[in-house]
Amino acid sequence: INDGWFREKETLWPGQAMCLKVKEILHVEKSLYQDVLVFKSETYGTVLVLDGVIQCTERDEFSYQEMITHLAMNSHPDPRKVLVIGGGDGGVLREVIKHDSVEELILCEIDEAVIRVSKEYLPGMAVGFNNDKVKVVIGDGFPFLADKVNSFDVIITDASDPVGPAESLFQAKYFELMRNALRPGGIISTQGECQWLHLSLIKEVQTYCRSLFPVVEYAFTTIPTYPSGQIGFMLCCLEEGHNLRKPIRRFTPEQEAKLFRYYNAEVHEAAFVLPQFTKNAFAE
Ligand SMILES: NCCCN[C@H]1CC[C@H](N)CC1
Repeated sequence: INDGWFREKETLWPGQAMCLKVKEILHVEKSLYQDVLVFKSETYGTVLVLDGVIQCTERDEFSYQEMITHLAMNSHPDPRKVLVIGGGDGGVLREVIKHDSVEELILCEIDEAVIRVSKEYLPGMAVGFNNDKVKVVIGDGFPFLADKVNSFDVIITDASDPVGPAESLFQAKYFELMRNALRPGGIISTQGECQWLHLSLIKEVQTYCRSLFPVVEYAFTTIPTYPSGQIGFMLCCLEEGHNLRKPIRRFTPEQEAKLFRYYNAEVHEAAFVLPQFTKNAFAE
C-alpha cells in the first residue's frame, strides 16, 4: 500500500493490477499459511486480502458467493449433505443455508486465521457460521476428502488461486477425490478462474473433469474487484445427461428478490452463455 492505494500486483495476471483506495488498515497478520490483510476501503467496504490477492470485498462478494453456491444447489433435486472446501470467510455457508433441504453442512478450511478474521471484520459473511447445521473442520481439504465415499450431494470448492495453500485444489487427483465423495447424482462447483486470464488452466481442468464426470460446464459471473472483473466456475454432475444450464429447482421471483442480490433463475441460465473465444478454446 502506498500513496493510500492498495494495488493487487500478482504474477497470475501480469501487466495489470486492480487498485482500491484505502481508508484504514484494520488487520495485518502472517498466519501459518499466508499473509492476511484486512482494510477498510473508500468505496468497496471492508476488504480481505490473502498473500496480496483480493479474496472478497463487502460491496461485491455476493456475486461470487451466490453464483458458486446456487448454480450447484438449484441444479440438485434435493441437496441434503453439503461440503464446502475453503470458504473460511463464511459467505458460501450463508448462501447454502438458504436451501431448507440442507440437513448437514461441513466446512473444511485450512487456515483458522481466515475464519477468525472474517468473524471479526466481515460479519455480513461470517453470519454463515451461526447455524446449528454447520460443522467446521480446520484442515486441508485434500486429506479430508481422501477417506470420504458416497457422502455428499453437493461439494463447493471455494478456493483462492492455484498458488499457495489452494494449489492442490486445482489438480486432477483432487477432482477424483471429490467425485468419490459424491452421492449418486452429486454435483460439484469449484472456483474456476477467469476466461480473460486463465483459459489454458481452465481448459486443463475441464479436460480432466471430462474424464471423471459425464457432465462438465463452465459458467461465469461479473465481479468488479476480481482480476478482469469476472470469475468462472467449473460445474460437474455425476448424472448422465443432466442439463446444468437450467435450474431444476427455483425460488419464486418474490423469494429471489428477498434472498439474493445477484442470482436468479434467468441469471443462472445466462451464466453458461460463453463468448466465442471461450467456446472455441473448449472445442479444441
Ligand atoms: N470466498 C473467497 C473467494 C475466493 N475466490 C478467489 C479469490 C482470489 C481471486 N483471484 C479468484 C477467486
